[in-house]
Amino acid sequence: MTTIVSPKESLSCVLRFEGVGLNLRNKRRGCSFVNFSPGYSVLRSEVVRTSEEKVYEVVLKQAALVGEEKLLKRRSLDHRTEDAADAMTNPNLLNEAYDRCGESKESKWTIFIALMASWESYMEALIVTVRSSITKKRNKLWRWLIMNSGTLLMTPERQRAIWAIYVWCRRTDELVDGPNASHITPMALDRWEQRLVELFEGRPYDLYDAALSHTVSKYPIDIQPFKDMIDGMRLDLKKARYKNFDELYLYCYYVAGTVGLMSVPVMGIAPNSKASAASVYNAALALGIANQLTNILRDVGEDARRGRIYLPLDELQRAGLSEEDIFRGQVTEKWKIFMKGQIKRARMFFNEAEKGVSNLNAASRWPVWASLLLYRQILDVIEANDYNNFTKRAYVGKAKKLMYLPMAYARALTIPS
Ligand SMILES: CC(C)=CCC/C(C)=C/CC/C(C)=C/CC/C(C)=C/[C@@H]1[C@@H](COP(=O)(O)OP(=O)(O)O)[C@]1(C)CC/C=C(\C)CC/C=C(\C)CCC=C(C)C
Repeated sequence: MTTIVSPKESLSCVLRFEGVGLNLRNKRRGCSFVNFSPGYSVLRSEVVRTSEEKVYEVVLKQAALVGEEKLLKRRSLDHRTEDAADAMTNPNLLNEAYDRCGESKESKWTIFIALMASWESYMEALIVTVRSSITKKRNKLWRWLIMNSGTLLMTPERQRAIWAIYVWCRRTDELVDGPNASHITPMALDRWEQRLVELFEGRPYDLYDAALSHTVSKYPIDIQPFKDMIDGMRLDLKKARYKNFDELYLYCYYVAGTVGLMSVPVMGIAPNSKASAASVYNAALALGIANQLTNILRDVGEDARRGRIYLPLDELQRAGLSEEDIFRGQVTEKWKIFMKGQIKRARMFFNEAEKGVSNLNAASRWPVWASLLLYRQILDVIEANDYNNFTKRAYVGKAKKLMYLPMAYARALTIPS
């Protein structure tokens, strides 16, 4: 076993169990650490910086912005579309910009938004959900949950800020995963990044950008996680294999951990929380990573059919599996053992995330708990499907999802530790 010491504030350290291929994040207790040097790890006397450490620097930078309200005020006379420029000065247009972000939700979920508006209508929602789950095929309830009931209790300002972030993330993701993905070049991503820089400087390109431009001027949100998400899309254009978990971790940070870092400044940290901002951001990062790892495990078959494998190749190899095994898609004993290890790791990230939720502002906890509990369920379903994630999509039924809402609500009442 090799021990790597990371400079985390929590004094956590990463244990790499080479035989199992798992990275376990434990408290210092129990770690026989080799050396300690801020920002670096020492692995067999050779200095290496793990992805986790690089990402943690971003976490610390974001956490340091909490309470700093001076990021704002990036204005310029230059503009791209008249509407977008006007939105920066005209409150009506700005409202329209935010409304447009809100409208981008999938219409099939709107019924739930209305029904979930109060506890009294909960049972009604349940009945409609059960009924519709019988008649409709695959759904994206979780997205609805995050984006609708998810923001139900937040102040309208925070809700719309989350919407603006969501829409930017979705548009970014669609560049490489949407209908025009085959036409996307690295240059297009460069232009998208340039547009991002400009919206952070108060020069939005369109109304969606105007909403985000306003959001980033109101909350202590840094541009780095947004740039990093675009880097994740760049990676997706050129990379279809991940040598080890370190590479995969970085990818997960880019495409999902960043979402956590973007959201916390809007959700806010509870005023009575004793936790450091860094630990809350770290939990947010962990939730993004956990969600993405879960997403990957759910979509193994689907990704393989696109020629992609988002699994650590070295761990596959140690489990006696090859790329061909993934493309063949047969659930063997080796596959089950491999999957058990992957699921265990994803759950560890969920556990890490749990530590931070009760330190968020009270109004933001319910949606976050809900998304955590629901997304984590997918892992249970993969197990229930006897690890067949090649041809069976792990799917959490709507009724079950709705039943988790009160549980999430109860957890949201927990006071910050
Ligand atoms: C209330 C709440 C949870 C708010 C977050 C809302 C938000 C801004 C979401 C953006 C999601 C998005 C569109 C990301 C783009 C990249 C992407 C697609 C990532 C994958 C999501 C899965 O989406 P889906 O199931 O639709 O997948 P397919 O497109 O079908 O493949 C991801 C797996 C990432 C999702 C990651 C998060 C939502 C981060 C959650 C973390 C927080 C909100 C921080 C919480 C704070 C603490 C302290 C724990």
